[in-house]
Amino acid sequence: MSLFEIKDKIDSLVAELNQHNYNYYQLAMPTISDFDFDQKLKELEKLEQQHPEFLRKDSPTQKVGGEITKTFKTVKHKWPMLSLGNTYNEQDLIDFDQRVRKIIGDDFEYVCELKFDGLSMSLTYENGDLLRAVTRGDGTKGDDVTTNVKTIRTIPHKIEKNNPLSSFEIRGEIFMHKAAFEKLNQERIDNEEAPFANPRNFASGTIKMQNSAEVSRRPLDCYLYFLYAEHNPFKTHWESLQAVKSWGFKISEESKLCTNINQVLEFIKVWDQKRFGLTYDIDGIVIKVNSYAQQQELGFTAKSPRWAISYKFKAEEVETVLEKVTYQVGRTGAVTPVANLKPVFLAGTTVKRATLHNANEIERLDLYEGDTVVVEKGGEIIPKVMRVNLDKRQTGAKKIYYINNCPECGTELVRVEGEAVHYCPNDESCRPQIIGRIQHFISRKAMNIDGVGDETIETLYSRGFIHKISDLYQLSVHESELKQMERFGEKSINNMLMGIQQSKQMPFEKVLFGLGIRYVGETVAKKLAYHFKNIDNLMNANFDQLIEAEEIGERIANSLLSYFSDQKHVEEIKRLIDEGLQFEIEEKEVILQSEKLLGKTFLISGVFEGHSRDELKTIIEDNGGKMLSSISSKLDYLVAGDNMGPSKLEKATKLNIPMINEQQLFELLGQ
Ligand SMILES: NC(=O)c1ccc[n+]([C@@H]2O[C@H](COP(=O)([O-])OP(=O)(O)OC[C@H]3O[C@@H](n4cnc5c(N)ncnc54)[C@H](O)[C@@H]3O)[C@@H](O)[C@H]2O)c1
Ligand SMILES: [Zn+2]
Repeated sequence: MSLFEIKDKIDSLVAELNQHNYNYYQLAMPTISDFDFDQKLKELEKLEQQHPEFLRKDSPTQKVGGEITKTFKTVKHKWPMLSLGNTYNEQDLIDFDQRVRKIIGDDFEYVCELKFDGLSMSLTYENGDLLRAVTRGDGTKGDDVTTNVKTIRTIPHKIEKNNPLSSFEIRGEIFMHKAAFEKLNQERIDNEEAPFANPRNFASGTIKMQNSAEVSRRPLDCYLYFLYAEHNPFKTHWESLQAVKSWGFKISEESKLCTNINQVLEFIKVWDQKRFGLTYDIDGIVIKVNSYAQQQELGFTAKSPRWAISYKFKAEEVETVLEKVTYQVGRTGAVTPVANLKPVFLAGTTVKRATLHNANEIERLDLYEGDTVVVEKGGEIIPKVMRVNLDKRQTGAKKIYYINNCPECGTELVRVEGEAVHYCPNDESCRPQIIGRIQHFISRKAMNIDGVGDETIETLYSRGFIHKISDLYQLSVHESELKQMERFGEKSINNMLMGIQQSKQMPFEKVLFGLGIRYVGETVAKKLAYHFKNIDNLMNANFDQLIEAEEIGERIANSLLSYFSDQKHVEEIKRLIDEGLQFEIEEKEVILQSEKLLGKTFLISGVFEGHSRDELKTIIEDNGGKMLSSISSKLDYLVAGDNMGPSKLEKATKLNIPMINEQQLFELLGQ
């Protein structure tokens, strides 16, 4: 390579890797495997070493990968939060051991730990209280995510036992167990939201959410693995781990003290197999020199400690042939491309299909017909096409483009600006949309109608009995015709009609979810029902009123507005109302629990640790208090949580309105 070429190569690697860092840390949606990322990073490192004159300040070799965001308060780390050097092979570990020996001699120990695949978190405690939780960020500064972290049950808010330190920082990894991930991800898929590729991405996406109530719905866990203090009373890492355990922190029971590199290699070998039996993902093993004094002797590079290294397990991937790309039309009209693959065995199962997500992904992969592709199981769960093996591309093969028209009904597809997904706008007569909508309506999580299954819906549609949800409630008119049909026994028809009849009792929130409005998932439907009480209020709400409701952001509000602006939808709702379905929440007869707040007015703003805003509202009303919807001189108390809007704060201060927190509200109630 000429010098020009080398400089170009360095520039392009820097740009490419910085983009991957952004995808990985900010968007939690990586588009390349860790292994490939690390290979490219090593290539860049090598070029920079040979040509330090081309080293750039913004090179990913010079800084820790993450970034800070503007949505949280930025906090400077007292001790920088670094990355770890990593390797995928044993020889590098033996070399690491040699380097360590050269500096500190032969008398030392290693601690081997599992490398939890989550995101690192710094927790600061003062006088036993959890003061703040901060992400790694860019290594120097991070995001203050205390409110979110406080929802994690395994992180103590208060240390009461045996703690000799008035102030300390403890670091660990926040992660999500595989079972919780699968359940929540399935919910996203059911709601036609983009699923997360693996638990790590789900955990890091969750910690950066603005809404702590939603965070608390997503169970996260945490293992601690570093203690920092001004005057650390412990001599070794191992000793400090045992101590923090006795203070009530969760540490991994799998860590092991080793006296030589062979024991380390043995530990790795064992866990390369055993890892599949864990309830959470690990992506490798971390090896740390045990003694603090020896750690100090070894010191740091710009990016990582010299006294530690991580051995990473390679994600399982395999090559296979792309047979064709097909397209699935979902109930909301979202058109998802699917890679149909020559069946291949990967990480315990046979893989035949992999999602290609959307048009951008097809573009990124640059797929050609008959390509040989590399498939990886991210977090051992959803297979993903990582890249094409260009060496095996057939000459004359045609490039694959995302389609322009609906594969089912031929309508031209549309794409909302700024969104990745294409939709078929023909919601009235596109077969999979109609069937999908009715199937969604009867599904277990929505109306849970007994006696009707997905296949029945398809048959009823094909026979012309149903075309829209409300037709279900007219089915009894065709009872005798239905009973003539093959495969439908009299008993099953009776069961079906009875199930449909009974569904009229299902609560408003289920009906609302069942309608299948885009982005209105189970939880959102519940919040909307609770907030607006009935369909009229919801249909008449404008944008500002919609986003007032808990958890309702711009995207959902716009989707609701566009849904209700369609006359067809309004008419269908009318028909369902006429059939007797529930379109308002059952107002419980108000029996006050106490009159402690009688005559007092309240407004709630911000996010709270222990309760959602709606829960606090119920508590206030149950005790005789009245809710106001804006700040005025009539307001007695502003119940203020975290992240309260600055304009509210300013207004309340100006009017001299007393502000109370969650705890003080309960004090008013004498609790
Ligand atoms: N695929 C992509 O697009 C992409 C992009 C950027 C980074 N990455 C991956 O991320 C890696 C860089 O991430 P990184 O800087 O977080 O480094 P890393 O994941 O290789 O290692 C450092 C991290 O390990 C974690 N960790 C887990 N268990 C630990 C334990 N017992 N002790 C100490 N630390 C523990 C900590 O969070 C620590 O910050 C890269 O090597 C690459 O594989 C991938
Ligand atoms: Zn269509």
